[in-house]
Parts: sequence; C-alpha cells; structure tokens
Amino acid sequence: MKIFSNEEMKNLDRIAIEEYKIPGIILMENAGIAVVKEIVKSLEIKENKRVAILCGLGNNGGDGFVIARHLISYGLGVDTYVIGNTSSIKGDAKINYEILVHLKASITTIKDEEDLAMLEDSLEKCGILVDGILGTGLQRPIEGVIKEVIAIVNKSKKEIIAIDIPSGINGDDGEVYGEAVKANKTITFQLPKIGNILYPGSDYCGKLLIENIGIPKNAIDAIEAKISLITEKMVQALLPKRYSDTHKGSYGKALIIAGSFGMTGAAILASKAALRSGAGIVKTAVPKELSVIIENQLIEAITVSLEELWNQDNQQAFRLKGEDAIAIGPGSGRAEAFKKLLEAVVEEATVPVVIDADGLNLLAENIDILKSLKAPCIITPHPGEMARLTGLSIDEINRNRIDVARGFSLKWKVITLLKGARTIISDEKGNVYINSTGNPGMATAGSGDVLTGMITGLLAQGISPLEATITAAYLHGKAGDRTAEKYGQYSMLAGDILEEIPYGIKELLKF
Ligand SMILES: NC(=O)C1=CN([C@@H]2O[C@H](COP(=O)(O)OP(=O)(O)OC[C@H]3O[C@@H](n4cnc5c(N)ncnc54)[C@H](OP(=O)(O)O)[C@@H]3O)[C@@H](O)[C@H]2O)[C@@H](O)CC1
Ligand SMILES: Nc1ncnc2c1ncn2[C@@H]1O[C@H](COP(=O)(O)OP(=O)(O)O)[C@@H](O)[C@H]1O
Ligand SMILES: [K+]
Repeated sequence: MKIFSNEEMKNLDRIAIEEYKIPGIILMENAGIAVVKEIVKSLEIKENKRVAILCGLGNNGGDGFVIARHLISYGLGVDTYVIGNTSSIKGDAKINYEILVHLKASITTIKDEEDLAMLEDSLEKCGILVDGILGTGLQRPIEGVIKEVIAIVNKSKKEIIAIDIPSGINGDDGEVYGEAVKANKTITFQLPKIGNILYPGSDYCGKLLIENIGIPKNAIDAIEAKISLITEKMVQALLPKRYSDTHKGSYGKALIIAGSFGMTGAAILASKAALRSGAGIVKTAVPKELSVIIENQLIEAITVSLEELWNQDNQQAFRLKGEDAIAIGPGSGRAEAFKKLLEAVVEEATVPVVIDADGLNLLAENIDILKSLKAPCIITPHPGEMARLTGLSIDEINRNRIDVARGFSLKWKVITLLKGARTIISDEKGNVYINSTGNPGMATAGSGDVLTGMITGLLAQGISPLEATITAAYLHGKAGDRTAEKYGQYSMLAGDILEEIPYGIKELLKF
C-alpha cells in the first residue's frame, strides 16, 4: 500500500479535483462522514454523548465543521471550537463553517488565555474530543495558543479522535512539531501519511483507520509511490509457492557463514530460521573447533568449516558449491581472517549475499569493497551498525531513517534493511518499504540473527532479493508479535521467535 507525504497528498487532492472534476467539497464531506461513523460507534458505549470538535483554520478544520453538522443532525450535543480568527477560514472550509453558523450551532473562538481557561472547563463536559486543528498542512512548529490548546486536550483524559493525523505530527516524518495531540484513534483519508506510520507519530495516532473518501484509484496510480507500507496481502503474494512435484533441491541451498567462539548461538538461530522459512538445504559454515557444538544443536543443517570454504594461508579463492544464497556475519567476530573471508565473499559471490552484524562492522572498515560486488547484496544494520557504516550519529540516523536507508542504497547499490521500530527497506533505486509488524519485545539478543536466516532462506527459494527482504521483515515481525502474545514482551527470546515462524506463515496462507 502506498504511503504519501504531505506534498503527495496535496497533489492527489489536486488531481482528484482538477483532472477528475470531483469538487473538493465532496471529498471534505466524505472525509467528515468517515469520521462521523467512528464517533457514532464510540458513542454507543458512552454515557456522556456530548462531542467537542476543535477546528483549525484550514481544511482539517473544514472536516471538523462537516462532522459537527452531521452529529447535530443526529440530535447530539456538539460544541465546536475554532482556534484563531474565523475571518481567515477560506474555500470549502468556509462554506462548511457558514452552514454551521446558519444552523446556530454552538461555536466558540479560542484566541487568548482567557478563552483557554474556559475551554478547559467546557471540555470537561464532553465524552469525546475531535481533533481537527491541523492536518497535512502543518507548516511550522506549534506554538502560542494552539500549543496550549493541544496541552489542554492531552490533559483532558477524554477519548480523542484525530482527523487525518494528530495535530502537531508532521505528516512527512512522524516527528512532533513542538507539541502534538495524543489521540486514541485516528481516521486518515484514502492512504496513510508517512507521519501516521513512523514513530513517534504512530504512537500519537493510537488506533489507525484508513478510510476511502472517493478519490479514484487512477488518480492514486498516477502518483508514483516512493514509499509503501508492507501489507499482509503483499507478502501473501510474494511467499514462494510449494508444488507437489518437487524435492529439497527445488527450494534452494542457503549458506550461512556465522558464529565464532562464544557466539555459536547466532549461527544456530540464523540457520534454523533459514530452514523454518522454507529453504531446502542449509549449510552452516563455522570455525572448525565449533563444528561439534553446532552439530549437537543443529541437526537439520550441514556443517562445514570456514577452512573448507576458504583457505587463508594460500589465499585460495572462496569456494561455493551450488549455493543459491549466502549470509555472512551473525556472531562471526571481527578477526582479521574473517575480514578477508568477507571480502572474498563480496568480491566473488555470484548469488545474493546478506551481510549482517559483525559482517557489517568489518565492512565499515573497508566499505569501498562494495564497489566490487557482482551479486545482489542486502545489508541489515541496526542503527548502531548503520552509524559505523555511514559515520552518522545514531540520533541522526533515527531522525532520518528513510533518507539514511535510501541514501545508502543509492550510493552503494545494495538493498538496505534498517532495523528498529518500523524497519525501513530501500532498494537500489531508492524505493522504500516500511514494515509495521514487530514489537519492542524483539529487542532481545539473537532476534536479528533470526531475521538474517529468514531472508537467506527465502532468497534460496528463488524469489528476488527485494521480495525476500520484504517478506522476511514482515514474517519476522509477525513471528515476534505472536511470541509477544504468548510470553509477553519482557520474557520472549530469539529462540521463541524462531518457533513462531511456522505459525506466522500458516496464518498468512490461511486466507
Ligand atoms: N488531501 C485531501 O485529499 C483531502 C484533505 N482533507 C483535509 O484537509 C487537510 C489538509 O488541509 P490544509 O492543507 O488546509 O491544511 P491544514 O492541516 O488544515 O492546516 C492548514 C492551516 O494551518 C495553518 N498552520 C500550519 N502550520 C501551523 C502551525 N504550526 N501553527 C499554526 N497554524 C498552522 C495554516 O496557516 P498559514 O500557514 O496559512 O498561516 C493553515 O491555516 C487534511 O489533513 C484533511 O484533514 C479533506 O478535507 C478531504 C480531502
Ligand atoms: N521496538 C521494536 N519494534 C519492532 N521491532 C523491533 C523493535 N526492537 C527491535 N526490533 C527488531 O528486532 C531485531 C533486532 O535485531 P538486532 O538489533 O540485530 O539484534 P541482535 O543483533 O541481538 O540479533 C530487528 O529485526 C529489529 O527490527
Ligand atoms: K488533526
């Protein structure tokens, strides 16, 4: 599903109005009605059925006026508050404002401190507050009276329903612009905005509902999506199919180069995750002295020693025997010999390569090696690893997750999967996919190794590198969400996530 920025949404609105001749006031009416439906649902279980609607001077406020009119027509008690000077209301919003005036609706303007004290008292009398102060037209940090109104709304302890996006959240990146409404529910129109999906914006939205307001599909298609949300439907279509007349060779051979003394678990988790994701054969390459430990715990994989793969002494070339995908780095340590092996893999592999964890830390020491890639490459850094790869601070990365992932992909021609709450995936052309499955319980040692194994297992089955990365990110988060339900976010382990992969896949295949 496409996700739009404020500018793209404005463009869509323009196309709908100018090219498809749908009057803006119809879109505003549809938007208002979509929110009214949700308000009515909430009111059904509330004793206090009075609704307060807070409106700004733009079209977000215009939607608020439409909502007020419909609720009044249901005979409900509605108080409309306009923040600012009503003489500045224009266009469709003005038409809807004037209808309310003619209806003799209760409209109060909020301009100064005195009005604020009154507002605080009046909101107390309502069961639901509707936030129509600002939407995708947010231009600058919130200050002054609006800031204080938002603080009052947030303090109210009432159910808060936001129109399109909570006021103060920047639709372009999900950042709080000075102050923002903390909603229980947000009804966004036609398509999610980036700010509805990324954190902290996503938290401020509460439950997010996406409602159609009658913008034609062709108009949406006309705007090239640079950012998409990974959906269940998308992943269902991407998951490799299994056919009757096949054998293990049909589902590919994954090579996992991982683990070192003290970090054998990473190799085990990644290898099992590749198998759980459907790879036909998994070969796990570990230092020779660890083979026994690994074999004890990983009965379904073939174990080979690193020395068999690559002989450092005579600089013998890295040898591949019919592998379909390679992962390198989980728990592998940062020994010089391993760095050489990593370089050999990058330079010589002809099948997709996933680089993770210590593989990325070593890559950061000689990033130019990426220029010699022959095969598609996927890197899976968490923000700390990304900081080492780019020289940016973790804070800079987290504030610009989309731009950083996209920038790295464009520069180095690799697929970048930037981990964290809302994993960001960028392909080599800068198309971005956001994953919304997963939870903070997954911030537990080894959970990244499971993801690496899943990507590699899916790659081995022959789907494209981008498809494998998207599918793995979604299913990894799904398995994490199932695990959190079972064990709670505090106690879940990476190994538990691994055990939930099958059920996540089964759930997906049911529909
Ligand atoms: N797209 C669609 O298809 C549809 C969109 N619809 C709806 O329209 C909404 C977008 O409407 P919009 O463009 O009028 O912007 P909106 O958010 O109301 O704000 C603009 C006003 O806020 C002001 N302002 C800005 N920043 C400020 C600040 N920090 N502090 C204070 N003021 C600030 C700005 O003032 P100015 O900068 O001009 O001084 C201007 O007055 C969208 O979210 C959705 O709800 C639906 O009706 C149906 C179809
Ligand atoms: N708050 C969160 N919400 C969603 N996913 C998360 C969250 N925290 C961590 N994760 C996911 O958990 C995994 C952690 O990976 P990583 O940091 O590499 O762990 P490790 O190196 O210990 O295996 C990543 O896939 C990341 O996206
Ligand atoms: K809003």
